[in-house]
Amino acid sequence: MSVEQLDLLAQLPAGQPEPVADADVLHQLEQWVEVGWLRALDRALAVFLLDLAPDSDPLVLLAAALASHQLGHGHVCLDLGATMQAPDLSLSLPPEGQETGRDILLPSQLLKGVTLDAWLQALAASVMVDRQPEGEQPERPLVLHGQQLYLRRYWHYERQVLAALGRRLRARPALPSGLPQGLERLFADSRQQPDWQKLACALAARGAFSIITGGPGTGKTTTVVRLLALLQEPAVVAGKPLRIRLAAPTGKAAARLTESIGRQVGSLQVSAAVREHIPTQVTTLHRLLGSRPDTRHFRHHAGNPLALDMLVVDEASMIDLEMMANLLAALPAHARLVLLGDKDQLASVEAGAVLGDLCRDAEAGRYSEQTQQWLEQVGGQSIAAAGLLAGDERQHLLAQQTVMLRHSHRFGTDSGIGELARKVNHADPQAARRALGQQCYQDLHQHMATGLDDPRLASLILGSGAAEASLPGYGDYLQLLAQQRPAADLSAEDPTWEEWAGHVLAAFDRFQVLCAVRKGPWGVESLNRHLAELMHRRGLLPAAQGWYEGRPVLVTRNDYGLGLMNGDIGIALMIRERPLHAGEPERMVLRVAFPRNDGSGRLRFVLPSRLTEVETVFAMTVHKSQGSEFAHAMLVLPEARSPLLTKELVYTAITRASRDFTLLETRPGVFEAAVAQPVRRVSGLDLGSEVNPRD
Ligand SMILES: Nc1ncnc2c1ncn2[C@@H]1O[C@H](COP(=O)(O)OP(=O)(O)OP(=O)(O)O)[C@@H](O)[C@H]1O
Repeated sequence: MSVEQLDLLAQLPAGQPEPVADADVLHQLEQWVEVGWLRALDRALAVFLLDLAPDSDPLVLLAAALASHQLGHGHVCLDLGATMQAPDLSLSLPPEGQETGRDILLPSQLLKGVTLDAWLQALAASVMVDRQPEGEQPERPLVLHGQQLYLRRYWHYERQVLAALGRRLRARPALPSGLPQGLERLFADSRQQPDWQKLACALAARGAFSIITGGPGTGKTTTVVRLLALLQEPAVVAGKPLRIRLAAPTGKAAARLTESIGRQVGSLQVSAAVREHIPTQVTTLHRLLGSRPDTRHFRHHAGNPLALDMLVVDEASMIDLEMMANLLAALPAHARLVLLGDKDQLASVEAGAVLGDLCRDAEAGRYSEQTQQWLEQVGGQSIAAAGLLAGDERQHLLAQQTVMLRHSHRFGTDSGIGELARKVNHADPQAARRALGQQCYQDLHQHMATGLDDPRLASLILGSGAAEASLPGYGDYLQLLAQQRPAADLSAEDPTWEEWAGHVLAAFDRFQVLCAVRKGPWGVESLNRHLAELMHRRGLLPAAQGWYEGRPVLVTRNDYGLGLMNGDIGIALMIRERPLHAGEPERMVLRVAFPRNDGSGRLRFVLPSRLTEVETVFAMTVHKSQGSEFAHAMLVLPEARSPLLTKELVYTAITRASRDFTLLETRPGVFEAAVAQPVRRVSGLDLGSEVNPRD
């Protein structure tokens, strides 16, 4: 301990917590791990650094553990400035639903007496920390850039993404021949002015990278199908059809897009030869890149790029930084990459809110004069009167290849869901509340629950209450399960078994309870238990624990052996199965039915004991619901306000509903506080300064 540190300690009034520089940081981290505030691996990083450099300043060890902790919360790095300003809030400690322990120091208490300068100086002086951009010391595990501390791997991902996007944005692939005519033909029925769908196609056609963002029903799929036709038509005529692939981050999102693309391609006004070369199968990003079990590495990378000329990725808000870096690395330089997604949705649970970061200028437009002229020339549309902010190529390079679709074709002015989503997106709690209360919106419902035993809660869940008679609930799939069950003596070969299971899955998919948090009485864990017990008590389920018929489960980890992807939903059903050995009789067994998600409409039946990474899914977190859509979605807000309750979370929940949305509250004011709180993700993915060199 230095003389200065001893002095500092002496100045502290008795009873004050020790400042971090003098506390045993590892012991403190251990305590946080014990109470579940930190992951063991966060502390392990500090231990690792201490092994490498036994003289390490405690502030360096603490920063390393906290940078690792922040990664677990979706932040690519630790922002030391923000941490010093509001330590507990920016570190989300104590975690959601947990009380402050009496003997547990809060980060704010631990950091008392530490200044930002002292912390930065300790880091800058450490042999474990590479100071960027002053010098590159690649053997050091931590990277300090300004006030942001990174684990080296994430620093690299960010640099890779910035460099790859910069290259792609500067590349100008050859324009497809007859572009203005092609656009005119495909958008002959255009009624919008300007027609952002048409302009999105034009911009995507001219670049090696583009983003099409928009809220639900703004026509992202419609646009991309026309874009594929626009690019494929001249390629087919030239006898060199493009190799096009479609992908999405999760199996569920891929299945949804497969369905909607298939519908749209069917109604496209193109020749059979062109149609034949427009794909409708959507794969997951993991499958596309060729994930290998037990490693973070993919089969496709810079040394073994994907064999394609164009890649479209839907639901791009779910792409995390690591996946984005891997994807860009595996993409051949000549290929076009188009990202589709809703920038206002929650970001991936993993570190990095890539789409949100990339879309910072999407709302404002920021098109340069050259881009505006080009759009007018090629797309025949002026955007001068669209009320956007002016931009220039040097400062807003990415904006030149970004289009925000601004008109919802699904949610018109009479749609409460559309109106509520807009108000929430504008962070206007009062207007959102007014929309919820307006009688004219038949698709919006709200209820303040008195407790878990509230009878209205039960009727909403089951969908059988008088007021909610027409609202889908879980009663529907359970009723279908029981009433349409094939006769027990029907042969296992009979397709009726699979048809029945398919109907049960489809009926379950029409309703979903969405939770904002995992812990606490209104968190996903407690609510799942409660709902299973409720349905068991009512005789709708044979049990409420373990494996029972009717149990819906969510896959929480990819399992390539079983062909199941994180996010897949299955339901346990008693079905008749062929015998394993000849001569034995067929038997009734409990199997979990999952959609195959390969566009075939078929199911796979899995032995429950083989499913190790699943959880019951009567309630699901809003995070997990991304990429899914339900006729009726019900958002349950907890009693306590929390930094996790943000407008992005509420918006994402609302936009999961295609027909009806119900807000279930448990305490007044929590909804308003959530809508007023935007999400805060720390990253250095600032394309303004990095992709667009100013010199
Ligand atoms: N320009 C248009 N004119 C008329 N209808 C349109 C237009 N664009 C899209 N639609 C219709 O609006 C609906 C939603 O379109 P689409 O599925 O393409 O939107 P999306 O943004 O992909 O939606 P999602 O939120 O599901 O991702 C579809 O029924 C589609 O036919």
